[in-house]
Amino acid sequence: MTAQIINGKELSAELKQEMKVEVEGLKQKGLTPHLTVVLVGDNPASKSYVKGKEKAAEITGISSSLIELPSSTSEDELLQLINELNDDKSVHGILVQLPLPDQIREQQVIEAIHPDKDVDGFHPSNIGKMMTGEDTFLPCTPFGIITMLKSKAIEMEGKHAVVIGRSNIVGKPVGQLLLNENATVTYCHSKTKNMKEIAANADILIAAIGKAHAITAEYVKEGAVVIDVGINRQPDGKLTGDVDFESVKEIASYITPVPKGVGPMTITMLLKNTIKAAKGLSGIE
Ligand SMILES: NC(=O)C1=CN([C@@H]2O[C@H](COP(=O)(O)OP(=O)(O)OC[C@H]3O[C@@H](n4cnc5c(N)ncnc54)[C@H](OP(=O)(O)O)[C@@H]3O)[C@@H](O)[C@H]2O)C=CC1
Ligand SMILES: Nc1nc(=O)c2c([nH]1)NC[C@@H]1CN(c3ccc(C(=O)N[C@@H](CCC(=O)O)C(=O)O)cc3)C=[N+]21
Repeated sequence: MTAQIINGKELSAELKQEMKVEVEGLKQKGLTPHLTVVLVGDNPASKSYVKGKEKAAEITGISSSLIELPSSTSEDELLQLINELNDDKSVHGILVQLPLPDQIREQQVIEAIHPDKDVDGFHPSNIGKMMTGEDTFLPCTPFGIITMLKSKAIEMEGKHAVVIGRSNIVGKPVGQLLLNENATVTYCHSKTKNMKEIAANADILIAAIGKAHAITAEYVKEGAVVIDVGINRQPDGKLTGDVDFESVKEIASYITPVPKGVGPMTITMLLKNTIKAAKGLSGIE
């Protein structure tokens, strides 16, 4: 079998066109969704993602602003800024780019963002709502993955989904969303024993580890759906995923590439959440 590729870049382009129409409608009612991105320090990868977010916002007509702070910024200074953005009626979504410099505790910052402006879906109150299945901001990468699966009408109910990785921003929430879709979910992580056997039993395999080409064909069952979340910068400057695309595409039924896979969908879901925040805060539909 040669896998069908789920192209996240193309799907994102379609979704952005739909959002553009919705944003035009909101603008006519006097509402322009606004996203504020906060970038602390000068991590080159972060800078490149932030650029991607600004470009995508522009395409949909969402307005965005970037606040850049030096890497020496203290936690108090950042918390003060977040308080101001929480109170600023013209700001609907707040995103603080992670990772943050060592002197700033990430969890303090995440919890300072008002849950109604938390377009990343990282605030504990929104995570709690996701777990109980209430309407809330879903974390962008997991939300993007579920949207990709649904775009191909891939059945999740009753399927064995194996998630490799358990970070708060990707692994844990993607497993929760798959559970909400009635999949049977297994998590693997660095302490997991016989990961190969577990992975090779998956109908849907999600790789979110951060290790280039770690998931080879031996980890994949014939006909499985393989979602590659990894973004690894190679010495030659190219991006590659956690999945060994060339060998795995021969046995999977569906596979996502890197680049042009989950990455663009993450940004698109961020814009979707920004529109949701703007509507929620303004009461305009
Ligand atoms: N496409 C996108 O939009 C996004 C892509 N990413 C990319 O996804 C990848 C994962 O990101 P993130 O979740 O933030 O990363 P983290 O480093 O926070 O988490 C990695 C997870 O993988 C587990 N792990 C590491 N090595 C192994 C191994 N050899 N076998 C099994 N499990 C392992 C870790 O286990 P343990 O918990 O035991 O340490 C941990 O749970 C990265 O490449 C990142 O760049 C991230 C966000 C968005
Ligand atoms: N608060 C916060 N929210 C995040 O959502 C967040 C974050 N911090 N920190 C870092 C990770 C990573 N992340 C990506 C976004 C887009 C691409 C993306 O668009 N990738 C393109 C390639 C881009 C390129 O060429 O550099 C692709 O895969 O095709 C990748 C990764 C969001 N993250």
